[in-house]
Amino acid sequence: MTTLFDPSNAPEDFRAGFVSLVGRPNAGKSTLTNALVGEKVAITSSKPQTTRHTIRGIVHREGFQLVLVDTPGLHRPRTLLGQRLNDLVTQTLGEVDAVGFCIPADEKIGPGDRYIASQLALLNRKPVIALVTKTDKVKPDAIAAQLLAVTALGDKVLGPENQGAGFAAVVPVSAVQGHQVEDVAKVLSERLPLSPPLYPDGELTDEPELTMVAELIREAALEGVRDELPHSVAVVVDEMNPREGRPADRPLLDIHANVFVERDSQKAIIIGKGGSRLKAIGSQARGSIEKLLGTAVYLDLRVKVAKEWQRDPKQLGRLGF
Ligand SMILES: Nc1nc2c(ncn2[C@@H]2O[C@H](COP(=O)(O)OP(=O)(O)OP(=O)(O)O)[C@@H](O)[C@H]2O)c(=O)[nH]1
Repeated sequence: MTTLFDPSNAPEDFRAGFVSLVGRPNAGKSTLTNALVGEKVAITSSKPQTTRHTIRGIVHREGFQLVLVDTPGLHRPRTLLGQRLNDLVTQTLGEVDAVGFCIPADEKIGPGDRYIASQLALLNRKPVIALVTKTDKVKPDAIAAQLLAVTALGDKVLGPENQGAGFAAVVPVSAVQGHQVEDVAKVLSERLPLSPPLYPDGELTDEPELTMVAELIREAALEGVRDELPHSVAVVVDEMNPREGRPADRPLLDIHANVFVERDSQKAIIIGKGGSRLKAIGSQARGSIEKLLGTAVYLDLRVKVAKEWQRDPKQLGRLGF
């Protein structure tokens, strides 16, 4: 059995919160996210404060938990739509605890970087940590020069003129070589509030999500037939895995679940004429799961008869009752 998530066990000095990595296209945000999160792909739960953001990954460490939230690219707006999008971005950024601003070590600071910095300056002194990425691509003296240039950018754009104090820190990192990745995590974590973890740790994440996903499918299956099938429907999620080979910004979650009923007649009700009802259940459940998890979902539903499962304690246990 997995242990249930119990945030009250966390030490008093534990820190947890939300961080967004920003930077112009190609700055290394995704690569750094993956390096920070490791193999684990985050599956998010229905925390009310996060439902508006897509969670890219959760960084679990001994004394802190960083929840990396997605922000659509910050671009220099050329159109009104661009401006609206940017307003959305600044709104999202307004809600995170800290921002990691990625600037590549191997490219000169450009108008794109300056524009993003100017947007960050509007965030009311939110801590912004500059991350000088891809340090493996240049020689040490070039890294040093870029650190100075980035610091100067922070002092100028986020400095006293804008009631700020520059970047909260400037950290060089190579996500590809895994160099200083932990320093990035640590420096970001220092800007998070004292808080117990917001999500269960790694392997343990599945339990609450599986239960919630099963419940959403059960809800959809009972829609309209609640009176006919009062307590005869149970749902078990067999598998829930991110599909491999998907682009990082378009993840897809494969979910395989079984809908158990007691009798063949009930199975027929669930499936409906020519499978029409099962199709409707699937699409309704998929919609609510996608909303809950903030990611696209492929849902595979099977209907099975588990004869008299309500009376069989072994079956009941297997079905999670
Ligand atoms: N050598 C090296 N290359 C890196 C590093 N980090 C990222 N890259 C490369 O830089 C390119 C862009 O990296 P991404 O992580 O996709 O950048 P991004 O900021 O997420 O890009 P967008 O999705 O366009 O905003 C890719 O080809 C990466 O392989 C690094 O630490 N070292």
